[in-house]
Amino acid sequence: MSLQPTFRVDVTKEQFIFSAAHFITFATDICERLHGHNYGVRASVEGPLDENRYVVDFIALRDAVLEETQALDHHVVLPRDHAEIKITSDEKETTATFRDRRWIFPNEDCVILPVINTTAEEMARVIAERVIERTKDKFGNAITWIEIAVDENQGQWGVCRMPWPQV
Ligand SMILES: Nc1nc2c(c(=O)[nH]1)N=C([C@H](O)[C@H](O)COP(=O)(O)OP(=O)(O)OP(=O)(O)O)CN2
Repeated sequence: MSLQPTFRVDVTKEQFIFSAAHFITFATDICERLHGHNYGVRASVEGPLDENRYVVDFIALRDAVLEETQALDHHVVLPRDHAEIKITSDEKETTATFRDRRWIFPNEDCVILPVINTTAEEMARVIAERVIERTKDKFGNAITWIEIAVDENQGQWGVCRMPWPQV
């Protein structure tokens, strides 16, 4: 049996670092105080080599990730799908509540993500889905998977690896 090599590109750039505020719940009853992180991101894509002998162009992957990290930079990141953190917005402000606690932010300071909890893992999933949307036409069907890793605190990574959609 001949062993075939596999190929992957990894892109992690200082430019990907984004500063965002969030709070999560854990152990059912504990809701963190609002706090911030300088999040880091690494993006990896695996697949065969193309005619350039690339898996994908680093630059195209970098630019797609950067669109997503810049959209989060200097925002409060809130969960859309949490059972107890309720998010409502009017024309000016976004209000988050958890039981008897309440946080009010200007709308333009908030990004509401389709997640249950704004953990590094969930943020990695959302970035992965959005990078796929941005690049799937360009990268084509040969890619096998994408992995996005989000670093919350200099070495605490949440990682989401997902199969590349075949269309
Ligand atoms: N698997 C995961 N575990 C934890 C996550 C996560 O996203 N995925 N997130 C948290 C909290 O957000 C927590 O705030 C992590 O922040 P950190 O600053 O690292 O926590 P500390 O309070 O210990 O930080 P100091 O370095 O002491 O300031 C927890 N777990």
